[in-house]
Amino acid sequence: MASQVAKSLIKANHVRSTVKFDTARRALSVAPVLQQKKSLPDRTGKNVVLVDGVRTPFLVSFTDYARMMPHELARHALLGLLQKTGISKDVIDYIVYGTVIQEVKTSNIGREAALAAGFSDRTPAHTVTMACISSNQAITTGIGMIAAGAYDVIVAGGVEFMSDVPIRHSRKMRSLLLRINRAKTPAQRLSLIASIRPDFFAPELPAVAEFSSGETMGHSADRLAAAFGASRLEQDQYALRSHTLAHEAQQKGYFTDLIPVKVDGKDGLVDKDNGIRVSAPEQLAKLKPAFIKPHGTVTAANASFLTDGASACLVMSEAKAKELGLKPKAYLRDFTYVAQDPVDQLLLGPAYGIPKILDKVGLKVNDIDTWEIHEAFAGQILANLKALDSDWFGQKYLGRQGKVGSPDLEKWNKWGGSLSIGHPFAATGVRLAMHTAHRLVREDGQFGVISACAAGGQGVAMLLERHPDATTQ
Ligand SMILES: CC(=O)SCCNC(=O)CCNC(=O)[C@H](O)C(C)(C)COP(=O)(O)OP(=O)(O)OC[C@H]1O[C@@H](n2cnc3c(N)ncnc32)[C@H](O)[C@@H]1OP(=O)(O)O
Repeated sequence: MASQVAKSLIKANHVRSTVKFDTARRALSVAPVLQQKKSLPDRTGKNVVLVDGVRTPFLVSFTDYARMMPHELARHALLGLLQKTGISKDVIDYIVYGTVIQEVKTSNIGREAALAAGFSDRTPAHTVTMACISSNQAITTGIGMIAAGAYDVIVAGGVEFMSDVPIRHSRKMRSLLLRINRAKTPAQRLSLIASIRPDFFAPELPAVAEFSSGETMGHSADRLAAAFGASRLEQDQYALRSHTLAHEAQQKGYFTDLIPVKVDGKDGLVDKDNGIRVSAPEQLAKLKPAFIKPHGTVTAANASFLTDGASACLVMSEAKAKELGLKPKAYLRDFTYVAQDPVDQLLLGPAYGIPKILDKVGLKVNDIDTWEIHEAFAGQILANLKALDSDWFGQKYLGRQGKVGSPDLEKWNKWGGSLSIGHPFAATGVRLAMHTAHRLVREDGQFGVISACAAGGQGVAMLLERHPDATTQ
């Protein structure tokens, strides 16, 4: 099994040369003729389409966005979407927005961002949270609202801001402060203050960790990589592949979902992702384990890094898009969510979600033209690939006759992924959707699968079909 994945990885190293053959055609910005495989049926009665989507550049936390607030970043994404699509704010019926680590002052961040962006105060907005698949959840909530006939035009997106996360006082201190607040006399207040002890001052620092087990995501990824025999070398090679492909896509100007951001107090615009870093294999090999020390295999370079960023996309019925004169990028054909025991299988969402969505729509692994799979950790991606390629996993965990089959890595995260582009948790889902839509045009494909794992042992898989009007811009 391991050798098959290694072979696929070697094959993937040829992706760059394959990409070059298509450069001339792409330079002309000519959309290739859509291949005519049988289109998937509409399940909603509304032919829900992804009209377009945008994201702010994804930045390593504590860099250029560090002094902003998350709703400001989200505001940029919302305004960027309006500007890119040219639609009026008044056309938008509802906003669904994701966030994971909430800024306490803006808990319904969708609403705060919309108000800050100057949307009508009559446009309702709510905030969803489903860990790393929060903006997938925002999109699918929008699909549901449209399918139910409640609304026609939805904005979905997400924001994550790791440069400023809530740090709480200890429980003892919180309790004391609340009691001081309720004290009726100065004497009561003084007596409470006198009860403060040094340990009250120890803060509760946030961690990217599972609540039910206390385990960090990185620790889980290390365990998963070990369970599936994903070696340190394989993980480093996969991470390097991700950074190399992202760098090439960036150089070629493929990230047309990016909208520049003007940051107060900084000259110029922030207009590109800043975490893409193609390193020499020897440099990667030198890094120490980041989570399980000293024997773990997950390092800072083969893990996604803590990221600031926001995204937004426009979802509506195809009829409404026509009425507004818009050219959609893709049909949002179907989706599914999966969930497992978070202690045992925290990051295997794609291994469960991919077969489920394919079975649901009646397609096989080989029918898929583009894969956009969230890269939480290189070891997690390799474990998911190995699980998909394993008869044992297929039989024991999926109740199938044998394996699902291994996706062709030449069609897999061809513009890099979360390891290299970055992973602002709740914003990633829209990036996956837009990269799918744009890759389907550039690579002349029809069907794209998105899948991602998420904290809580959950996962998503979505099936997009290229729209005949789609362009890469
Ligand atoms: C379903 C889900 O998505 S779950 C969420 C998944 N994501 C996560 O959990 C986030 C995981 N990531 C993290 O927590 C952090 O990024 C960590 C702990 C892995 C690393 O954090 P830090 O130690 O602050 O990273 P930092 O950027 O300082 O890098 C550490 C070292 O590695 C080096 N490094 C990092 N990336 C690279 C790279 N691509 N190439 C070469 N060297 C690198 C840095 O230069 C630095 O070296 P130095 O110590 O000599 O300066």
